[in-house]
Amino acid sequence: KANVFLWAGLDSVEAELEVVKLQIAELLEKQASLTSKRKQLLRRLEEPCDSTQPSGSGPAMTKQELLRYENDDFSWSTELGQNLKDVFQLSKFRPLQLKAINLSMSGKDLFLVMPTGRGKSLCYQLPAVCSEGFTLVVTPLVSLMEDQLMYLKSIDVEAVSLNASSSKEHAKTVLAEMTDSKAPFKLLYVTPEKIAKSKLLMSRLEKAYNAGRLSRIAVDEVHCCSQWGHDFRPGERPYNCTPTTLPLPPDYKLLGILKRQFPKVPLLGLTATATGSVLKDCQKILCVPEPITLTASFNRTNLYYEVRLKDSNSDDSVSDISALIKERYKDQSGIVYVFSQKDAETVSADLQKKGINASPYHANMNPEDKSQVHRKWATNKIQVVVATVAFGMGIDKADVRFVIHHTISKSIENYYQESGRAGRDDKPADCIVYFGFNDIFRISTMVVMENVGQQKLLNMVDYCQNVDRCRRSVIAVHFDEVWDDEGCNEMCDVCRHGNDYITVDITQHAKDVVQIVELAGSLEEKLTPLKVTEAWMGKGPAKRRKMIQTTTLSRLEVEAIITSLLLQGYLSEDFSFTPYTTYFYLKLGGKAPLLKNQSHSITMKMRRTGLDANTVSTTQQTVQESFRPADEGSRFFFSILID
Ligand SMILES: Nc1ncnc2c1ncn2[C@H]1C[C@H](O)[C@@H](COP(=O)(O)OP(=O)(O)OP(=O)(O)O)O1
Ligand SMILES: [Mg+2]
Ligand SMILES: [Zn+2]
Repeated sequence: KANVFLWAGLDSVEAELEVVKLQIAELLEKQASLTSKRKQLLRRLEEPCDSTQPSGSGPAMTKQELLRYENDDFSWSTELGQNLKDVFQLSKFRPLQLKAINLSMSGKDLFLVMPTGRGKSLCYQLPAVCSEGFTLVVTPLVSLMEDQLMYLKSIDVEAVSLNASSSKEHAKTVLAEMTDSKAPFKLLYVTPEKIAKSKLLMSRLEKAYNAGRLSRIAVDEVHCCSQWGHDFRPGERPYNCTPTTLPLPPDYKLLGILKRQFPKVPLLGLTATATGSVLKDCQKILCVPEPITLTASFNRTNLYYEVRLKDSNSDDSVSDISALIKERYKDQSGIVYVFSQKDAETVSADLQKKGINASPYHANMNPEDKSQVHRKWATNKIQVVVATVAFGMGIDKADVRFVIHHTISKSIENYYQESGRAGRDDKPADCIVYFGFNDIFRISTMVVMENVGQQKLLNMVDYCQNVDRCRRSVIAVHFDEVWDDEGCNEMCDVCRHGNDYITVDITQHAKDVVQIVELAGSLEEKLTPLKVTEAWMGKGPAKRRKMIQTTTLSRLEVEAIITSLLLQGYLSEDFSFTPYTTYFYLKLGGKAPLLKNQSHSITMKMRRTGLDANTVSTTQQTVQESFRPADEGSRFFFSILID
């Protein structure tokens, strides 16, 4: 008998130990996240120049000294401005372009890190046009080279290339012209192999250098120099297409010869993906003694980020979208991203019915129709494209004023890229995403096979659900950046409506939900998120209703709490495969046992106006209901912790 007693005691101690272990894990996780935050902030404080990222090393040029390079009182400034307008037909510089160009024109070696499509090429093309002699451009891909040559030809800038497919005659002419002071070309594009393998090219470069005709060296996609440049975790950056999909161009690591042979020629390394340690590596490989690193932030300050909630009971997001397009975006160009080809057809038809000039776009359309839609939209004959993510490549329309996501993206990186098609002209534009509970599981079953698919999706869900922090700062984490709330300028709904949020204690709710899932488990029953929602709202079989604690919270509130529990790890996903489809069930998460601990509490921040910001007046009531003190011993009391 005494033994039984001891066994029971042991069980209970073991259970408690399990809980303590979880608590320790939780605290360690928190410690890690805080430590990393502290590190990032300290790093920013110590930064000598104004990059927002860990720079490679560089001469300690102070912020003050660097500021000088934003001026336009250099001897070349007038010519720069003139050529920017006349040759490149651009009205003004983008952030960092002028500074980079002035530094390079001053003869400084420079690494320029800038997101894709922000205009790195101009930083060597324009100096090339304004300098004597020619600029040597090293590019990893012949196709990139050809694109640039075509573009330069269209604006009448002379440029030539040398690569494996160049004809003998062409190569001969180019090589001869390199030392000819009357040679017309301003840019010479080569692949790294040419530098590494062609002694003839090196000897001509040497001659050109001695004649003072080699004015600048640009190494595009400079991260290719470092093997670490290829070791990004998949998807760490949205535009790491080069590192993950291409083999390492091996000859990049031999490019150090350039700076060794031509030390007086300023070198400009360009990339969209490199971190501090990669740049340090590149610096060593390229033999650049003290480069200055300029890093443009991924922060798109002209974009307004907003999340709207889809009500599962009565999803009228399409009406909402059509109202936005007809009022706020009247006569303005935009994209509505949807989940599936079917959605593209139906949402587009719905918008057309409301008198909006919309067209669908998806992978299953024939190529002519696709390019016709693209063309008509690009020339403003169609106002809105209702598209799947197939609508992406080659979209470079400057005046997109809104990108609306009818369904959440599968990751923050995808969202950043898709929504980033708005406001390329640097004028204000809106990025709105409609966040629906059921969409989480639609996408989840789709990405279930991808390696870190679930985690990435949950990050996206967190972006939508979390009203604790500025939306930008949530995005920033994914680019290893820190964008503080001040940098937002109220250009996100959280910052703009900061006072409309309250933190509520959801511990008891969590216990109720966990009990429902636990009970199902003990009955060997699996519950989909919808079933859990219904059970908690008292819609299940009467027998079960008696065994659980149901709630009077609104549907949106119930969904928000379940989502939050999933994000925080009190619930987790449980997939089941049939030959035809994948099912998403909820099971207990790793943190569920913590709820057995009396002192454990969970909080969640939510909109004061209920969860539906779109209909303030009606939800005001809901909130009063749900936050009403528990007068008749109700267990559904949200205690307000912070006002
Ligand atoms: N100052 C500017 N004003 C307006 N448009 C500009 C400006 N500078 C560049 N652009 C345009 C030209 C191109 O259409 C577009 C992309 O430029 P580009 O130099 O090809 O990007 P990038 O080299 O930074 O991107 P990637 O990383 O993809 O190579 O930006
Ligand atoms: Mg480029
Ligand atoms: Zn913000």
